[in-house]
Amino acid sequence: MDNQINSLTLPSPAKLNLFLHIIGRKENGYHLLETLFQFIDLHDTIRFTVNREDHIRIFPHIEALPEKDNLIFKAATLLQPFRRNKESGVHIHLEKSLPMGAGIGGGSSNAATTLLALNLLWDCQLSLSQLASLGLSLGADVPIFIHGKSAFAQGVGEQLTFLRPKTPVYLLVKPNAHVNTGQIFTDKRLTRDTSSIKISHVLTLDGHNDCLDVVRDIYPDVNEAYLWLKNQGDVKLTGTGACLFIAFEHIEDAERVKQELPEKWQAWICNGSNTSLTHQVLDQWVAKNRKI
Ligand SMILES: C[C@@](CO)(OP(=O)(O)O)[C@H](O)COP(=O)(O)OP(=O)(O)OC[C@H]1O[C@@H](n2ccc(N)nc2=O)[C@H](O)[C@@H]1O
Ligand SMILES: Nc1ncnc2c1ncn2[C@@H]1O[C@H](COP(=O)(O)OP(=O)(O)O)[C@@H](O)[C@H]1O
Repeated sequence: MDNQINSLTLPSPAKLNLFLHIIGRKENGYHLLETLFQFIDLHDTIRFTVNREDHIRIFPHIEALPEKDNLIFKAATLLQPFRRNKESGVHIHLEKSLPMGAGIGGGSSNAATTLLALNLLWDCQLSLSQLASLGLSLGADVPIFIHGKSAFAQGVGEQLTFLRPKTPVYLLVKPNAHVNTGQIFTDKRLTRDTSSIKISHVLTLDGHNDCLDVVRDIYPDVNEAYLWLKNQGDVKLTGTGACLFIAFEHIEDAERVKQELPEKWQAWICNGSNTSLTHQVLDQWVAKNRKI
C-alpha cells in the first residue's frame, strides 16, 4: 500500500462473537455481557488523507447513512480537540464491503480504525487506552477494535482479557435481515441470567448466544438460514445478528457447504485471526515512518 506520511490506507476488519452470554443488566438499561471476540480477515478499506482545509469529508456517500451519522465522522470529530498538526482537515475514502446491522461490528470497526489512523496523522499522541475510552462513547464494540487483539470481554464489552482462541476457517452467512441491536436488547423474552464464567474456562467452553432465540423469532429469514445451516455444523449467531457462522477445520468442508447454500444468502469463507488486520498494517506503517 502506498502509505505516505500525510496519508494512510487501513483495512477495517469484522469481528465474530464466538459466544455471547448476557449475565445481567445495569441501571441504565445496558446489558452486562460475557463474550469472546475474534477478528476475521473480511474487511472494509479506509484511506485517510490529511490536509489544511480543516473539514472532515467522507466519500463516497453511503445510501441511508447521512455523513453526520457515520461513525467515521463521529470518531474524527471526537479526536479534533487533540490535533497537534497544521494539517487539521481530512479526506476519508471508505470502500465498504462489510454488511451493516449484521453483528460483525463494521461500524465500530470503522470508528476504531478512524481513531487509530487520525491519532497518527493528526499527531494526537493518545495511548490505546485513551483511544478505547473515547471510542466507547461511540459503541460498546469500539474498544476491542482499538486494541486489535482477540479477547474475552466483560461489562458492556470494555473490560478486556486478551486471549488466543483457535483460528479456524469460518463460513459466514448473511440472512436477509438488518438487525436493530436496541430492539433485541429491549425484548422482554431475552434471557439475561446466564451464569458468569471463569476466565480459565473461556477457551474450552462451548458457549452460546443468548440473543439467538429472540433474533430467530423476530427475523424469519435468520430462522430459515439457521435451520438450513444446523444440518451442516455447529451454527452460531454473532452479536445480535443477523450473521450466522460455522467453524471448520478444513477449508474444503466450508467450501462444500457454501456451494450448496441457497443463492439468496450472501456468504463468505474467511479466516479467524487473533490480531486485527488494522494493527498488522499500522505496525508496518509506524516502523517505516520511524526510519524516515
Ligand atoms: C451485541 C454486540 C456484541 O458484540 O454486538 P453487535 O451485534 O451490535 O455487533 C455489542 O455489544 C453491541 O455493541 P454496539 O453495536 O456498539 O451497540 P451500541 O451502539 O453501544 O448500543 C445499541 C443499543 O443496544 C443496547 N445495548 C448495547 C450493548 C449492551 N451491552 N447492552 C445494551 O443494552 C442499548 O439499548 C443501546 O442503545
Ligand atoms: N461507518 C459505518 N459503517 C457501518 N454502519 C455504520 C457506520 N456508521 C454508522 N453506522 C450505523 O451503525 C449501525 C450498526 O452497524 P454495524 O456496526 O455495521 O452493525 P452491527 O453493530 O450489527 O455489527 C448501522 O446500521 C448503521 O446505521
